[in-house]
Amino acid sequence: MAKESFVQNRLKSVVYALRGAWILVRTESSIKIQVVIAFVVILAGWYCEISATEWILQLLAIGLVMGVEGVNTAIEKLSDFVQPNHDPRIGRIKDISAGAVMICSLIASAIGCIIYLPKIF
Ligand SMILES: Nc1ncnc2c1ncn2[C@@H]1O[C@H](COP(=O)(O)OP(=O)(O)OP(=O)(O)O)[C@@H](O)[C@H]1O
Repeated sequence: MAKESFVQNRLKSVVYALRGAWILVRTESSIKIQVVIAFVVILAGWYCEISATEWILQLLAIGLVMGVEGVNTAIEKLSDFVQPNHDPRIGRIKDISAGAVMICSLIASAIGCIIYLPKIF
C-alpha cells in the first residue's frame, strides 16, 4: 500500500478533528449552552461596535472556554472508559477537570464585564 503524503495525512487529521467538534456540539449540553452564549456575545460585539482589541479578547475567551470544555468532556469520557465503577480517584480527576473549565469561564465572564459594563452604564 502506497504511503500517504504529508498533505493527505494532515487533511485526515482535520477531518477527524471536525468529526470530534461535531460530536461535541451535537451531544454535550454544556457546549450547546456555550455555543448560544458565544452567539449572543458575538451579536453584542457587533451591536456595540467593540474595538479590534475587544474582538480579539472576546474571541480568545470564547475559544478558551469551549476548548477547555472539549478537553474536560474527553477526560470525563476517558475516565468512564477506564473506570466504569465509582472510584474516588476518578471523582477527583473529574473535579479537577471541571475546575479548569470553571476557572476559564470566570476569566471569560470578567473579560465580558470589562468590555460591556462601561458600554451599558
Ligand atoms: N466514577 C466516579 N467515581 C467517583 N466520583 C465520580 C465518578 N463519576 C463522577 N463522579 C463525581 O461526579 C461529578 C460529576 O461527574 P460527571 O461525569 O457526571 O460530570 P458532569 O459534570 O455531570 O458532566 P457533564 O459535563 O456531562 O454534565 C464528578 O466531578 C465527580 O465528583
